[in-house]
Amino acid sequence: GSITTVADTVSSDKILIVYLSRTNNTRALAEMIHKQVGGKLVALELENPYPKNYQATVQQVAGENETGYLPPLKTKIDRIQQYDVVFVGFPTWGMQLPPPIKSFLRQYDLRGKTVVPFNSNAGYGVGSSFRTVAELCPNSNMLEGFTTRGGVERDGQYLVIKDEKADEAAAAVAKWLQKIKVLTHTH
Ligand SMILES: Cc1cc2nc3c(=O)[nH]c(=O)nc-3n(C[C@H](O)[C@H](O)[C@H](O)COP(=O)(O)O)c2cc1C
Repeated sequence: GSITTVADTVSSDKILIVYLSRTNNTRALAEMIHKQVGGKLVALELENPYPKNYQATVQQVAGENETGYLPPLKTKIDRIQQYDVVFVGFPTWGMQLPPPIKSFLRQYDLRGKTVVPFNSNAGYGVGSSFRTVAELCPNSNMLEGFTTRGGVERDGQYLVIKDEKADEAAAAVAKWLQKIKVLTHTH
């Protein structure tokens, strides 16, 4: 999968922003992107939510990554073919793409669409997650992703992208959207 930067002017109604978030950092980024480009904002929910407990979740995710298990999604996207640009947001989990995002990318055909990943993490980066997005949608045009530091749930640090951190993140998001030239017009 390749990462290219192209100028693309799209109508807001052709933009979908899908995200997974447990402690709302990635959600904060999704809302910033939504505020700047419009479109449909969708939080991915699971048929069987992960445990509340952090360590139990880490264990479960490790097992799912090992077996390639794709957790079923409760969220259904209506007529995915109406969208030209799909932003896909997620935290880094175990230095990988979270299993529910693999479920999403397996379930929906994004061929021919522009796919734009964004991420929050505890400070260790995106790991293999952006690469896995590219691998799971080989026939999409994947643009350069956005990543920023979120919380550290392990240490009881939950929503971090708020107050002045949210202002900083919004500015960084705006700069990134300009760089990848996802320009919108509203009619
Ligand atoms: C199961 C699990 C595994 C995680 N693994 C990593 C990791 O490998 N590297 C990292 O930097 N952060 C890791 N984190 C921390 C999250 O990526 C970070 O807190 C992120 O901002 C959470 O996003 P959210 O608030 O949208 O859920 C992990 C969090 C969870 C719950």
